[in-house]
Amino acid sequence: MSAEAGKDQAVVAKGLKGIMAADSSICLVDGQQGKLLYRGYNIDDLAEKSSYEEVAYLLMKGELPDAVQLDKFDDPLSKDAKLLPEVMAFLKNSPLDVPPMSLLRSATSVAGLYDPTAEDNSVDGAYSKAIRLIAKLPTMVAAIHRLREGKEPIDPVADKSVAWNFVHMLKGDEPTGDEVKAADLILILHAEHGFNASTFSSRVTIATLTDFYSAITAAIGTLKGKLHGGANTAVLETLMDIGSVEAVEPYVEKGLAAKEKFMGFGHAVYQVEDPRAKHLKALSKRLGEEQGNTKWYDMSVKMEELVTPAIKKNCNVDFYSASVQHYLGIPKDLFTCIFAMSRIAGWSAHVLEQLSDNKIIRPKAHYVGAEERKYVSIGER
Ligand SMILES: CC(=O)SCCNC(=O)CCNC(=O)[C@H](O)C(C)(C)COP(=O)(O)OP(=O)(O)OC[C@H]1O[C@@H](n2cnc3c(N)ncnc32)[C@H](O)[C@@H]1OP(=O)(O)O
Ligand SMILES: O=C([O-])CC(=O)C(=O)O
Repeated sequence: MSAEAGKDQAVVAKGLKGIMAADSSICLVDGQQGKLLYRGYNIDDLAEKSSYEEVAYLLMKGELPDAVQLDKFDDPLSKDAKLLPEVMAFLKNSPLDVPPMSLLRSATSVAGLYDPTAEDNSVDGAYSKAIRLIAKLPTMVAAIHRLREGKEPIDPVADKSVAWNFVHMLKGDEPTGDEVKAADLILILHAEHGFNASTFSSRVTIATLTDFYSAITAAIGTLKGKLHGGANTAVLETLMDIGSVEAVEPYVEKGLAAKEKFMGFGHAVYQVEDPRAKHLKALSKRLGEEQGNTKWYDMSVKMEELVTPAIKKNCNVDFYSASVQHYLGIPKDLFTCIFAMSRIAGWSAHVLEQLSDNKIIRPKAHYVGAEERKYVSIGER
């Protein structure tokens, strides 16, 4: 028997939980202290003081940019944001009653078909493609939204920020300063998180030396699941099912009795509060108060008060991002696409890091199947 098939005394780390799979200098997720650093910078400082463009630069290049460097970096982010006609035509000809994440995944893959440099796997080649996709994903997400609403997609405007352009392309109106600030905060908070499932997926994919678009397509497909990025949509579905603050307690009691999973709670790494959650909680409160409708925030707070002590799990980034995005008028099944158009910065940084010191990623299965047995031909079975 081969080593893989052998019944050796293996210790299996189910889900690879706790296993360190590679060195990485992009992000520290400290699960005990509830601390998150992008390239050494605390998420609290970045959330308060930086912009998504600065964060994307930091993740990809390792240092915060100065004003000149940022200007140079920003330029293609608005100029490359327009979709190729072929990609727009693909979206216009696609069924629109499918999950928007499936459309985003497929449109990303189609973009690769029309990129003549798609197969250039040098670190520089991957960097250029990363910039193009960071620029284009928000345009794809906004186009998906508008097409589903029966409206014509809107082109990005040069020299505007990713957040400004996204809100503009989504809604069609001149965005307010508060809308842009809220969108920018969401983008900063979701941009990177170590070896989470989708990032790991992108690294496994690129490590075979396939193309950049394959790695990002794999990552988008992985983020879509409701145990990962898809949880934000599932949280709003839960809140809508519950319907009122008064109905939260009986809903939670029923869920606890049935041992159901509460979406937006628990985390593979954090044993304490997810450091991103408080920023989204504060934004949810502010948006609710500004709109004179704190129902979604109040329901979320009530749920957190009841669920966390009962299951001993804190809420994660997806929990308050649901009410925030709902207050911003974003339909619930678009939430995960917005996560993806932010996380593309983190995925890109990881793809570049993987390519710069590559090793194929190939863990071993602990074989628990049948012993070797004799083949019996079909007529004798
Ligand atoms: C951006 C992100 O991806 S953040 C995570 C988003 N996902 C969610 O919010 C979905 C709900 N949460 C979960 O499913 C999990 O907590 C995960 C997937 C995030 C982490 O999973 P794990 O690393 O296996 O967590 P952990 O080891 O703490 O789980 C152990 C047990 O705690 C319980 N548990 C964990 N989370 C929850 C929850 N949200 N509700 C109820 N029970 C839970 C379960 O019994 C779980 O065992 P099981 O997975 O076999 O059912
Ligand atoms: O790290 C994880 O497992 C999930 C997560 O919070 C993220 O990807 O932002």
